[in-house]
Formats: sequence, C-alpha cells, structure tokens
Amino acid sequence: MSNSETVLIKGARILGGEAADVYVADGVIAELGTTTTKADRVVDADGLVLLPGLVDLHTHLREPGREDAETVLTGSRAAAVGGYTAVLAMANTNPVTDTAEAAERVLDLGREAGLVDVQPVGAVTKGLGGEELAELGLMARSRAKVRVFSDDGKCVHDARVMRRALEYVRAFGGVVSQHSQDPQLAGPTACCHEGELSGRLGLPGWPGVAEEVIVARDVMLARHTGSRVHVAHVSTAGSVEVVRWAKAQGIDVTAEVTPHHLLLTTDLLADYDPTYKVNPPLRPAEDVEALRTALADGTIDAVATDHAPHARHDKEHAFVDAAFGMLGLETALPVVSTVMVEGGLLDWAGVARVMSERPARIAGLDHGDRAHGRPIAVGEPANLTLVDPAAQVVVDRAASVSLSRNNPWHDRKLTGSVVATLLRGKPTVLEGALA
Ligand SMILES: NC(=O)N[C@@H](CC(=O)O)C(=O)O
Ligand SMILES: [Zn+2]
Ligand SMILES: [Zn+2]
Repeated sequence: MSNSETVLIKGARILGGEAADVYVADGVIAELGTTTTKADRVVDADGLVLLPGLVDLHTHLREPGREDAETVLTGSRAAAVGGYTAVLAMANTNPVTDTAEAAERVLDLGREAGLVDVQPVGAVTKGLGGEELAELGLMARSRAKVRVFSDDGKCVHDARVMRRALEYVRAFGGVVSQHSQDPQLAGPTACCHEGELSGRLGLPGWPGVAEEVIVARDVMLARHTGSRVHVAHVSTAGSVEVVRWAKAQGIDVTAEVTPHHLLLTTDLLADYDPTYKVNPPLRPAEDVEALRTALADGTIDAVATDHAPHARHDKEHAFVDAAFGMLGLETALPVVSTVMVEGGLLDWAGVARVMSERPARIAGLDHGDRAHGRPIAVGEPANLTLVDPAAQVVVDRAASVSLSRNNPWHDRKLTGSVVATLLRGKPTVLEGALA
C-alpha cells in the first residue's frame, strides 16, 4: 500500500540534528534538504524531530481469540499513535500462530487494517506446548515470511527443544525470541519479584536468577548451534551481564528491554494494584539502572513494548489472580524520551537506533534498517515518525485507542510525544491523533 498524496514536512530536525525539508511522493522520500516543491499536504515541523518509523519487536494483538482485549485493527491504531510503522505480533493467541495459515491470517488482518505493517511471530512449539516443534519451515516459506519465533508467555524450557529450534531457524536466517523464565525456579503461583517487599506483602515471588539461568543457557546453545537467539524483555542486571559477556565472545545474541522495566520499580506493588502485575515482574532500582546503562551502551539492542492488553474482567482482580501484562504501544516513545533522552543517556539518533533500526534488523524487516545505515534518505520508503521532544504530556488511560485500559502510565507526566506517523508516505497519524 502506498499513497499518491504528496507530503512536505517542513524544517524537521533529522534524527535530532540539522533541520531539513522532507518531500514525500509515491510512498518514498523524494527530496531531502531545502525544497520549494508544492505538496498536497504541508506539515510544519519547526522544532520537531524526525525519526525512521518505529518498529516494535514485541506486541500482543490478541486476535484471534481475545478480541475483547484487542484486535489487529485496534492494536494497529495504538501502534500508529505511538509512532510505529511495524509491529511483530506475538504468537500466544487462540488459536496459537503455529502454522503457515495462522501466520498468513495475521498478516492479512494487518494489511486490512492498513495502519502499520503487522508481521506475525511464529510459535516455536505446537500450541506453545513446549514439546513438539511447530511448522517453522512452512511459516518461514509462507507469504508471511516468518523470521522471528517465540513461545512468549511461556519459556522454551526444554534445552533439547531449544537446541533443535535454534538449529532449524539457522537455515533461513531466523531467530528465536525467548521468554527467559525457568519454570521450576519461578514456580506456578509466583506473581512478582522475589525480595524483601514480596515477603512483606505476602506475595509469592520469583527471583532474577530464574531469568538469568535461561539467558545463560541460551547464549551457550546459540554458540553451540551457530544460531541466533534474542532475549525478550530483559529485566535484571544479571541478564545484562550475561548478554554483555556473550556479545564479547562473538555469540549471536540480541536483547530487548521494555519501557516499563526502564522506569517502574517493584515498590509500586505496595498497594496491590494489579495494573503493575507483569511478566517479567517489575524489579528493584539497581536492575532498572543496569538496564538503562546497557541500552545506552548497546548491550541491549532494542526497546520493545510487550504491549499486553487485558480485558477488565481478567485484570481487575486480587493481585494474585489478575492477568500479567500492561499496555505499551502509545507510551513507549514518551517513556524512552523521558528516561533516556532527558536523562542524558541517548540522543535522538540513539533512539532511532534502539526503536527502529536495530529492531528492524533483528526481525529481518525491510523497514527501518538500510544497508547504508541511513534510513532517512532519498529513495527510501517514507516510514517516518515526527516527534515533539519538548511536549509535556500527562497520560490519560481513557484517551487510549487500545481496547484495554491496563495502562501503568495513567496520570504520569512524560516529556516528548508523537505528532505524526507516515506509513510508506501515507499519514496514519497527524497532530497526535489518527489521521
Ligand atoms: N508480559 C506479560 O505480562 N504478559 C504477556 C505475556 C508475556 O510477554 O510473557 C501477555 O501475553 O499478556
Ligand atoms: Zn514474555
Ligand atoms: Zn510478551
């Protein structure tokens, strides 16, 4: 899908640097610099920052099966409003995305919605059962061209199954995105970070090491198989240490961190508010600090939302009974801007790296990542996100375009907001709202 309307973005700071005009025609960036070309639509971008369209490696869209919590259409709306032009849709739907047909169905629903490229993630094992490999090759060869495989929500805990999956995906340049959580160490009832606070609150917790042992095992399996592993939602300082070590050895490992693990800490659980119940759990400040440092120095490659919408009747329960997960698509850029840019840890080119370029490369998407490393250049597809770096926003969960309301950022003041999003030249968002 491209667009015949021409768009002129006037005076945007490209990746936060020099201001330039960007003229978009036939879905691509046709001119860059100073232009007098007339366009159908002019967007005044004075003081705004232009980024390549954001790419989310980790989104739960809930369709098929839980259309009361989110659909591909409503999730696509949330993604566009959040500045995304591509999202990877996790496989833990009902039915699970474990066949070529299921993957193509998600792809087609995304195309019908037409707001963002929806790229299905394939399950590693049939029905997320953890035992029998799913149709990895058929999914890879399908129209959906699946390259990322994950049992997310569950850990591929059997080392033999993980080994086979890594060997299999290597043949077509695929990657296994692992939800790193040892089921024995975490235990069936655990619902938060194990520590002093969980003891005081009387909540069963699980320790950081339940994540770290799987990350450590998987990087060794990646080394052994010569394959590629991606660590989903890294949440502890120990996991960061393992990834840092593995990268130094030349092991093919990448990692993502969520916006919530970059800012929210476990002490938010003191009021037993299930909005803050998430997997992996919110951790202590030392972990948050280590995650920020690792994202800034490239040990963690990407920010991924783990957007996990839940209907009220699944989330509004006593803490122990509530579903795990929180919304993320609409607030990711403001959180990263507040924590990392205002915090002096990343510049805007760095934000483009962790929210667009690296995620696109990890997923093998021809989207935010170009061989020459210049995603905003003449001739490139006009997947673009325009950001107001100075905007102060107070998040209002009622204003969300998601179907769900489990928003942990409600009432928080954040700096930076998405003003416009273009998908192959077509504005999906203008003036901060769906176009
Ligand atoms: N993050 C969560 O707490 N929940 C996710 C599953 C997952 O990402 O593991 C979900 O599907 O709801
Ligand atoms: Zn997960
Ligand atoms: Zn997830």
